[in-house]
Amino acid sequence: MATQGQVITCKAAVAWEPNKPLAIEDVQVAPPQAGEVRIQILFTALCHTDAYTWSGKDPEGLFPCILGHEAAGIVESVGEGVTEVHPGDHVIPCYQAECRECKFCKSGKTNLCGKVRAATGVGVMMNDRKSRFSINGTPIYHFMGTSTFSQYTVVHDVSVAKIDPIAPLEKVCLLGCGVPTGLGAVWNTAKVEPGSIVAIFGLGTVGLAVAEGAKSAGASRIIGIDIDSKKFDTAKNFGVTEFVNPKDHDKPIQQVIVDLTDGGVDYSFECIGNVSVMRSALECCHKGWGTSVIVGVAASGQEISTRPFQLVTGRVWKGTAFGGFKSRSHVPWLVDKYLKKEIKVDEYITHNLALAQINEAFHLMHEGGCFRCVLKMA
Ligand SMILES: NC(=O)c1ccc[n+]([C@@H]2O[C@H](COP(=O)([O-])OP(=O)(O)OC[C@H]3O[C@@H](n4cnc5c(N)ncnc54)[C@H](O)[C@@H]3O)[C@@H](O)[C@H]2O)c1
Ligand SMILES: N[C@@H](CCC(=O)N[C@@H](CSCO)C(=O)NCC(=O)O)C(=O)O
Ligand SMILES: [Zn+2]
Ligand SMILES: [Zn+2]
Repeated sequence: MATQGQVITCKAAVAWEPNKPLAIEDVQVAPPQAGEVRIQILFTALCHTDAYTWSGKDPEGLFPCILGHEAAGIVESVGEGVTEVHPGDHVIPCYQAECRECKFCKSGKTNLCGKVRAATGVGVMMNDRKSRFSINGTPIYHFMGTSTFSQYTVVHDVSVAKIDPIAPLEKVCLLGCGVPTGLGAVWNTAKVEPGSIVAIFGLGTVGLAVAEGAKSAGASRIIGIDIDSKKFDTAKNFGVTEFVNPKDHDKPIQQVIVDLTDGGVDYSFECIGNVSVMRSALECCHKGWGTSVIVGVAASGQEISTRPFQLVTGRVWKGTAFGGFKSRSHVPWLVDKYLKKEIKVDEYITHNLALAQINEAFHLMHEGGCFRCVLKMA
């Protein structure tokens, strides 16, 4: 292949500083080193975690960087020792790696992987602790080990899921983050049983995917809570059976939900990233067994609190990263489920734009009518 072993110059959206509009730049992308894979990104979606890091509130946010972590593309070239993917393979980059060898991967207790996390947390590749991105010699940090707001990116081989090439990349890019997170929060983390009463705080893409997961798990009631009532119409199509807008009530929202459910819900999910809502989500759970799962990402310096009595009396507080899915094993499985029409994906996509319109796409994200916006990279 003509580009193999060469530096590729391509377009990428660079975050030079927190909150400053992203700039479309010509970026040099170095060839993959041992254990690395260079991917041509064809489609990427925007997730609220990108906006969070861009805002400057992420303690791991480093600038300048290339954000983006929900994408799909084609392997352009691989470094020495890479055996599981080859040029031409269709892939989804995974911010949660799966090496199958580390203490985490072998524990059978978590989907977190320890192999490359220390490097991805500081925006570099593990081999030489350097970035593969630069602009005229100035290094640009990686983000979450994925950096998909670039036409080409370099990732660790343990962070690449090979998928069925018949899958439409402009759709399945969503299986890189938001949709698996919501489905997995229900199926893997909470393990919702048939007949359960479920409350979902925040009806964005992640909350809708929680609803879809809860419906398929046989939940009897799925209560959606959002301060934007416009979300309710869409949420019905994902399985939400009842809606509550906290703004319509004088009582604390946890009391409203407890009153609606004869003592509280079996499972609640916080899909916003607001620590005071996390408390409400825990406290609306039923005494003795109710479990609350934190999905939302809260800013640096934010802390959760509740009376320990809430836990003493049997409520359980949990969290989930990527819905507990092991990325390289489960992403291809999720793609197959999509191809068999067993899970929704297309329905979360409300907007399609080009890479050059990325700042507009971020504006849209903050409007109620936008769930996922997919950017075409080339
Ligand atoms: N844990 C993970 O692995 C993981 C993965 C993906 C996303 N996330 C996080 O999940 C969260 C949700 O992501 P998203 O893309 O669905 O975001 P989103 O912004 O589309 O959805 C959030 C929803 O919450 C609603 N909301 C805001 N404040 C509220 C309040 N006080 N009470 C009730 N509703 C309120 C908004 O109206 C919106 O509908 C973000 O924090 C994101 O960073 C976590
Ligand atoms: N750097 C952030 C971490 C934020 C966070 O928790 N990220 C989630 C994924 S959000 C995807 O949209 C996650 O998977 N966490 C586990 C991990 O990062 O290994 C912060 O410090 O706030
Ligand atoms: Zn995300
Ligand atoms: Zn591992």
